[in-house]
Amino acid sequence: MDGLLTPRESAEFIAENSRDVFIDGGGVRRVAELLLAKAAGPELRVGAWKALHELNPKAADEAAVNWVFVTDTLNFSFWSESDEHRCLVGYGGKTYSGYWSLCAAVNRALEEGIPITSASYYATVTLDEVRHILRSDTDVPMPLIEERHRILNETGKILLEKFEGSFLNCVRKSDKSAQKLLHLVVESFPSYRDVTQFEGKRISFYKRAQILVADTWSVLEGKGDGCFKDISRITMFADYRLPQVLVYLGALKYSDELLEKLLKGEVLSYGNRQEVEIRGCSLWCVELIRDCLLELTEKKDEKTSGEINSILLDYFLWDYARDHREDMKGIPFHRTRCIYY
Ligand SMILES: Nc1nc2c(c(CN[C@H]3C=C[C@H](O)[C@@H]3O)cn2[C@@H]2O[C@H](COP(=O)(O)O)[C@@H](O)[C@H]2O)c(=O)[nH]1
Repeated sequence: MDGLLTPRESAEFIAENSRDVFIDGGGVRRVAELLLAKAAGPELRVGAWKALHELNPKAADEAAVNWVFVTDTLNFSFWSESDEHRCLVGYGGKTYSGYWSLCAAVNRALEEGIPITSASYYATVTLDEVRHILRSDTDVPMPLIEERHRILNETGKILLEKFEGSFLNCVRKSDKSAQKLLHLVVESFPSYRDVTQFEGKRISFYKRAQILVADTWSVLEGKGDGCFKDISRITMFADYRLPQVLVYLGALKYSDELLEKLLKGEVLSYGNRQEVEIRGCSLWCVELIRDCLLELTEKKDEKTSGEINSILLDYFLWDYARDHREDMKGIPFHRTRCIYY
């Protein structure tokens, strides 16, 4: 097979050859118009990452960068068979599910004096200690606990060997280029290598590597070591929530056959053709929404709070999905159990 396509190239190629997932031009425009109304608001700006999410670090120091690194290293596969029966983590008087249950567990561990964000700790943390750190308040544990343990040990050892135990050193080797940091991460840390194949081509999504770069940009507030000159080349993050919200908003459509399969809760394996089409068309869909939104802001000379990029659109849509969980109940998300998203 020939060279590896970038996530954006992969997405365009998949969208052109997709059989069960389609982008709806009218839906793309409607989502762009929804976002246009928010263009000058508090959400579509880098500061929203801290302002809107109480579990995210407020600092912009080395400890905060290492919080982002360990959290994004474990940022995958929170979905459960039934929404009523899932892992929940209580922290600071609130109960968290899904991705936020991971953040709550990390913050809870730190408060218990467990140095979970230190590579020297998680490079040799035991499975029992990880089970304790990520423990659920229900009888449903966080999925893939054994994989999370293996990845913590593997990643911690590499961070110690190659970057003196701090992800900030990795950031500082990227010449303030988001693309260089992305490639340094996937070259250095195997669990971030979210690559597969489609129609004989090697394709990449790099979902966790891209969100790691984005969250590093966010925690550093786009300044200093986090002032990436090419941050706008990072695309949305191909997870299992964005496809669901894009279908809900009418920008993405599934064939009857695929929709029926998803409504039955059938599991799609990682790299399966339909799973790849869902992720690739979602990524391409957000790129088209961004292009349309930039056109609309120019036409209407709309004020924006700084450059709008695919990261900010992704964050907004992911938060939107969280806030509209009930309304979206009828739209299935695809079930793939893997360590990549
Ligand atoms: N595309 C995209 N996928 C994202 C995120 C995030 C967390 N980022 C937030 C945190 C700080 C920022 O302010 C962001 O708002 C998690 N995920 C993915 O979702 C899935 C979990 O979903 P649920 O089961 O509902 O919790 C899982 O695959 C996880 O990897 C995002 O932003 N974009």
